[in-house]
Amino acid sequence: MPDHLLHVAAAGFESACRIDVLPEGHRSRRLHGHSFLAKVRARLPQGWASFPGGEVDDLRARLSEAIAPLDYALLNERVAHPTDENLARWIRGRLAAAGRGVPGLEQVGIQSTLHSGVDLDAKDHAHVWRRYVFEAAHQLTGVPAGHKCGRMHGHGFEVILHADQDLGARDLGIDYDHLDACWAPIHAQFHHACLNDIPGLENPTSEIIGAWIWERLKPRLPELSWVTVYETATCGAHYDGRHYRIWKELSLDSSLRLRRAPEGDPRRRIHGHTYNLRLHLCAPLDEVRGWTVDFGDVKALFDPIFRDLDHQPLHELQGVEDNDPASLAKWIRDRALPALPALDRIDLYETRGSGAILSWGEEGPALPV
Ligand SMILES: Nc1nc2c(c(=O)[nH]1)N=C([C@H](O)[C@H](O)COP(=O)(O)OP(=O)(O)OP(=O)(O)O)CN2
Repeated sequence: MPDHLLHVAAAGFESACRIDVLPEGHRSRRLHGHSFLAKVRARLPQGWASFPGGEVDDLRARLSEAIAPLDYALLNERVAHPTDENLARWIRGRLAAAGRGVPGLEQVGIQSTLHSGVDLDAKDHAHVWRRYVFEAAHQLTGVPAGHKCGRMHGHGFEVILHADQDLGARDLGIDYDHLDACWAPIHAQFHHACLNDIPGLENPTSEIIGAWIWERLKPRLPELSWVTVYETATCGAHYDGRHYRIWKELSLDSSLRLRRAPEGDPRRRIHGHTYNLRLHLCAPLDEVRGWTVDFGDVKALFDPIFRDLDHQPLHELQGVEDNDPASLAKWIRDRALPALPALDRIDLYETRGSGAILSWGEEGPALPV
């Protein structure tokens, strides 16, 4: 599949709102507030940014301009019914507005809390997601002898339910409360349990947990598009009824310079970021192990490349066009693919939610930032 390169940016705003399209008595009809995060994904044409390598900063600047009227405002004075869906629509309208419009907009999202949000795509599909937490024990029964996950241990697991729905002109997609109601019986079974004791979860890898949840929820929730299981804060699996995808996240502390920034621009100086790198892999399930690729193997196989990047001056790295996230993601892809042939997507964020996504397979769901 050809490369699909997206530039992504995020920016926050603090606002109050009342959601009066919800049923009488719903808590969100009352005046309340959120620290919202707006997110944009765009396929930017070459030459769009003020200089090569400046795409992420320019995109974030446009997003910040677009959301400025929402910050410290009562949203109902700006957007008729400020649901997450309508906020995303409103921001998309401002981003696309004639003149200085952002080209190639693929998705505009709103994260209204750390646990819920909506991503609106170019075809007006609302990708509604909601995150749940459960505390449980498990032991993997198909791992090689001596593997740490073969011992009984536990996690603060997290699950994200993703629903995809053609929104049309509606103010609301799938209601978060409906997702909560679908999740509640599973939470009752999983929370404070040993997952191995649950029928069908005798070998509860993240992949198998995701598929188990999918089988039970899909009949009740036809819009369900993916189930995501976070096993730890840095790794997990997605399932959509057909594909297993996993990711492993790593943090890189590195310096850079944007050599093509204009004269006098501080980004020409050596500076730095704590990058968040997510490696995504898609592979069939290994029926013996119960997983696709071991998260630990992904980390170990990537380690030589990690060592070239972490606590390193990226501006001295050979073969990187610019030090921007898109150039770095391509550099990483070229080096990592021989060791990780199932790798099909790299997310590289230089700050929270801002960076590049390079994929060359099916993309999988968006994760909260
Ligand atoms: N593809 C899968 N790989 C692994 C699974 C799994 O379900 N699917 N599960 C495990 C273990 O149960 C384990 O608890 C995860 O551990 P680990 O890979 O070490 O993840 P960490 O986040 O703890 O790793 P760091 O070393 O802190 O980065 C193993 N693999």
